Amino acid sequence: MQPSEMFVGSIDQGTTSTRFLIFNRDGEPVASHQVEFGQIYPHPGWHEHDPLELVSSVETCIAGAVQTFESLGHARASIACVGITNQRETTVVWDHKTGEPLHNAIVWTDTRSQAIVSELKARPGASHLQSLCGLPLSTYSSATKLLWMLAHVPKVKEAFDRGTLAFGTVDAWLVYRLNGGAAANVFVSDSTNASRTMFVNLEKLQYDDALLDFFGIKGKIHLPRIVPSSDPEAYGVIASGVLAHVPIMGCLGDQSSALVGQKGFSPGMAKNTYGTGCFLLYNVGEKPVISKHGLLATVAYDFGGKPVYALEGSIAVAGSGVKFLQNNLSFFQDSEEVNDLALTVEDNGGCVFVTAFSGLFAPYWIDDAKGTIFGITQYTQKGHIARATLEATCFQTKAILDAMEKDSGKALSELAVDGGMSNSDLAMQTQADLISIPVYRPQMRETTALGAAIAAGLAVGMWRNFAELRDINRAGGAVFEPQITREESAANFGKWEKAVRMSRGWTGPDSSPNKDGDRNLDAEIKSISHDTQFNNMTKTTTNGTTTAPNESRGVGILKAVPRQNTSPLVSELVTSGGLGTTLKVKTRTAANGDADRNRDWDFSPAKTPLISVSGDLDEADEEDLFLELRKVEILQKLKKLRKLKLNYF
Ligand SMILES: Nc1ncnc2c1ncn2[C@@H]1O[C@H](COP(=O)(O)OP(=O)(O)O)[C@@H](O)[C@H]1O
Ligand SMILES: O=P(O)(O)OC[C@H](O)CO
Repeated sequence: MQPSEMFVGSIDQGTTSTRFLIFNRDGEPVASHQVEFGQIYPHPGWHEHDPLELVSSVETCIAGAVQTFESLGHARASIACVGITNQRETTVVWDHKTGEPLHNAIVWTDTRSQAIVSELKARPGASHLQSLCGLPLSTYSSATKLLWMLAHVPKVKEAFDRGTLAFGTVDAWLVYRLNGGAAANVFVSDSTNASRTMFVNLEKLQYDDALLDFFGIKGKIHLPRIVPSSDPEAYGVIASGVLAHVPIMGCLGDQSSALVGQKGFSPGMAKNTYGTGCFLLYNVGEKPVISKHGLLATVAYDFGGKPVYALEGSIAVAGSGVKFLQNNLSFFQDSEEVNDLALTVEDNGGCVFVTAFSGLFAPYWIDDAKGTIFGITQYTQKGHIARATLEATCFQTKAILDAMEKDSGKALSELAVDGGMSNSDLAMQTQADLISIPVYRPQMRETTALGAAIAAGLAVGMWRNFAELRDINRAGGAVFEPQITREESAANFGKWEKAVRMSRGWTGPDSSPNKDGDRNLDAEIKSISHDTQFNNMTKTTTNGTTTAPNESRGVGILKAVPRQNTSPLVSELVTSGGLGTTLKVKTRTAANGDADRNRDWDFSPAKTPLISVSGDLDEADEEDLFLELRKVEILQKLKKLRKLKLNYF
C-alpha cells in the first residue's frame, strides 16, 4: 500500500471517555466513535475504573468508527495500523496466568494512598527518588496505588506471594488484552507511560533496582517490558473484532501524545491540554531536567532514537471541575454550557474556587487540601461559581508557567492548547489574560489522538519523518490575545495564591480556637508552611550565636527565616519559648552507606513530642528536614511548643 492510501487508527482511552479515530495522511479524522464509561467513586477521594469495561469501551469505539469509515466508502484494509494513547498512572493489576484483573483500576486522581505516601517519605532514600525517576512521592504516581492494593486487597497480595501478580498502566493492559491476553502474553509498556510509575530510571528508561527495592517489589512482580513509543514489532496485533490482525505500532501516554499531536518537536515548544485534568508539557530536549520548582520530569516521546524529555506541570482538576458543576450540582446538562453560564456574570464576584478534589498537584503538591470555595456571599450566583471553576485551572497554569520559567530560565511566548475544556472561549481568554501571552488553539482539537496516530504512522512508513507532518492541522486555529494589564493579572493571581494558602491542612488534625489565640497562630502556621522556603535557615545555639549548620554540635534552635523576612510570627514561633519540649526526629543510616546518612527522617510526631537528630548534619540534611517539617501536622505540633529545639548528638 502506498503511504498516501493508508489510514491509521488511534485509540484514545481517556479518564472520562474512550474514542477511536481514523486519520488520513493529512492528519484529518475521517471517522470516529466515542463512548463514556463508568466512573466509580467508592469513598471520598477514591476513584476507580473497571478494567474490563475499559477494554470493551475500546472495542465498541473501534467497531463504531470502522462502520462509519466503511459507510463513507473506505476499505477496512486501508487501515494500516493502530496507535494507542491513554490516561497515565492509572494502575491495573491482573493475574499473569489467567489474564484476569484482580481489582478495579485505581485512577490517577485517587488519593487513598495518602498515608502510604507519608510513610514512604520517611523511609531512607525517599529524598533521592525524584532525581532517579523525575516524579515526587505523591498519591499521583502508580507506585503508591500498587502499594495500597498490596496492603488492602487480599487477592492482590496472594497473587504477589504466589508470584503471579502482573502490574501495568492502562497502555500495557490494553495492549495485553487486545492481543488476546494471557495466551499471547504481549506484555509491554511504552517509555512515556512506564516513566509515570516511579519504577523507571528516567535517563536509562529501564526499571531501576533502587526504585523497585524502595517500593519493595524487586523481583516479585511481573512488569511490562519497556519499549519505544513507535515500534513496528513490539505491540503485537489486534486479536479479534473488526480490526483483527491489524498491528499496533505506536503508544504514548495521553499528555505526551498531545505534545506530539501539536508537533512540539523542538526544545522550547509547549502545549497545555485541558481534559479531565490539565497538563502542560514543555519540550526540554534530549536530557531530562529535574525540577526545583514543583514540576515533573517526564518522557515527551521515544521514537527509537534518543528519547526526548519534557518538564511537566500537572493539574488534577480541569474539565472534571466542569463535570462536577454538571453532575453533582446540576448547574447544566452539558459541559459546553459552562461557558454561557459563566458569561451571565461579569466576573467571579469575589469567588475563588480551589478545586483541590485530589489535593493540589503542580507546582504546589499539597495533599492535605480539599476543594474549597472562598468569598461566597448572598450576592453569589451560579455564574460566579462557574467562572471561578474555569479560572481555577487557568490560575494553576499561571503558577506552572512561573515555575517552568524558573526551571528553564526561559519564558514562553505563546501557549498551544487543546482538550475538552479548551473549547470554552471564555476559559481560553481568561487563560491568555492571566499569563499575559497569546493562547493558540488549533482548529482540530483531537491532538491527543493525532499524536498516537503519528507514532504508529511513523512506524508503518505512512510518514517518514517530522518534516512530512509540517502542514498537518496548521490552518484555521484561533488566537486569544491578553486583554488585561499585567498588573490586573497579578492582582487576580495574588487572590488565588491566598486562597491556596488558606485551603491547606483541611484533612490534617482539627484544631479549635482557645484563649491563647491559637486560632490566629494556626492560620499563620499554614501560611508559614507555604511562604517559608526554609532554605535561608540559620541555626542558633542556645547562647544566641549563629553558626554554620555543619559546625556545631550540642543543643541548638533552628530558626526558619521567611523568604522575604516579613512574617514576625516566624521568629515568635521559634524564639518565644513555650513548653520547652522538643519533637523527635530519628535519622536512619541509609542502606547504601555514608553518602546518604541522615538524609531521611523517620518521625512520628503523634507518638513523641521530642525532635532529636543524630549524626552530622550538613546543609542539605537540614533542608530536607525542614521540607518535612513544612507539613502542617508537624507545624501544628510546633504551635503548641512555640519553639523547635533540635538535639545534635
Ligand atoms: N465546551 C466545553 N467547555 C468546558 N469544558 C468542556 C467542554 N467540552 C468538554 N469539556 C470538559 O472536558 C473534559 C473532557 O475533555 P477530554 O479532552 O475529552 O478529556 P479526557 O481525555 O480526560 O476524557 C470533560 O471533563 C468536560 O467537562
Ligand atoms: O484524562 P486526561 O486527558 O485528563 O489525562 C490524564 C493524565 O494522563 C493523567 O496523568
